[in-house]
Amino acid sequence: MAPDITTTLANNATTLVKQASLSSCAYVTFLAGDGDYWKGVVGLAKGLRKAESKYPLVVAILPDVPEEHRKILVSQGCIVREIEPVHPPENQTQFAMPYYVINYSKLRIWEFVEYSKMIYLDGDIQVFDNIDHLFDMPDGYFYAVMDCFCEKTWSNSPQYKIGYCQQCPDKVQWPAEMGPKPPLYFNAGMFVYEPNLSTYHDLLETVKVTSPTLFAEQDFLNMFFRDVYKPIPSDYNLVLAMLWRHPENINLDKVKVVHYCAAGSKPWRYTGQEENMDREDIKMLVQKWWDIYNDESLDHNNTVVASSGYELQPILEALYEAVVDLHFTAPSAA
Ligand SMILES: O=c1ccn([C@@H]2O[C@H](COP(=O)(O)OP(=O)(O)O)[C@@H](O)[C@H]2O)c(=O)[nH]1
Ligand SMILES: OC[C@H]1O[C@H](O[C@@H]2[C@@H](O)[C@H](O)[C@@H](O)[C@H](O)[C@@H]2O)[C@H](O)[C@@H](O)[C@H]1O
Ligand SMILES: [Mn+2]
Repeated sequence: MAPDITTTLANNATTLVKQASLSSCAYVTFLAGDGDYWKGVVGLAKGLRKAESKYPLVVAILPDVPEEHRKILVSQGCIVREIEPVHPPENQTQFAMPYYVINYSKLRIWEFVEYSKMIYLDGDIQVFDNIDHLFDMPDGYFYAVMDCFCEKTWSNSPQYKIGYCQQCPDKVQWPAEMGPKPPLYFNAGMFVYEPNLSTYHDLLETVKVTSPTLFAEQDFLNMFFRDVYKPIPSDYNLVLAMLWRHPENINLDKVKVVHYCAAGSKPWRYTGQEENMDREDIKMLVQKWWDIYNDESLDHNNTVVASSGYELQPILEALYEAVVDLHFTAPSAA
């Protein structure tokens, strides 16, 4: 028999108070449009639950995300936060992918200062092992995994044109006549950062005067955090192309986080037709994603809303906000 509403409210309130007390940390992802990326976010929410993460998943959504998708995310225990888009300055740049222009809106997550540290994860990422320990890394740095320049998406870049990749810097040396070797460059699908209003302000002001380039906000973030960027192992963001471009750098048994960013690899759209998509390791990783997505035992436990008819979520959100306010405004104990 489903627990009565008071018990459920008490249980959920306890969870929320725990989350609020832990709430200085959270995971955050980004959702835009009325397409099918919401499936990626649901998969991510369930994957974090399966990995027994202690922290909530915040979803920064653009206004164009339909109510139906928002409800699904809330039913999966996500904390949904609507953000305004961030547009780059008018430009003639051809982004590597036209839709990259919406990715500048990711910058709004620096405004989430009720959290002292967050881990950003793209919606096309899955967390297969607990990575909560990344929140314990020293403050003051920007942690992310180094990207690879070998895919066709990089074909308009100087690195690609000369066959240079930071994943194998000795294979093709960076020619002196092309100036200094580029600084280490991270993939912006996953990073550990500290929300901060003055950083947020600087980011938005700098975007206004920075001409967009091939990889949109990823290039911008690499430029902005160049002096505090600290690489972390590929185990924390396996950019799939590494499997065929730099297999010597990857040990799949150690990989904790998989980033389905190669063309044709989004699990919820997977057909196996695109280049490299018929590889056994790709099929295995796509299946692993579906196993979590389809696992009903990983669904969030507030399904009681449907059966009881109570609008539990608004009560819990109000309670959560109250506890967070308390946590941040109560005079510290003498
Ligand atoms: O139509 C879209 C396109 C992108 N995204 C979000 O923006 C992120 C970055 O885009 P994507 O992962 O497709 O870029 P990639 O890593 O494949 O270059 C996605 O993971 C989603 O979180 C979205 O919500 N809707
Ligand atoms: O807006 C620019 C995007 O740039 C990055 O994606 C790229 C990058 O990973 C390349 O190395 C791959 O070749 C390519 O397929 C992939 O799309 C980020 O993952 C994404 O979150 C977002 O910042
Ligand atoms: Mn991605």
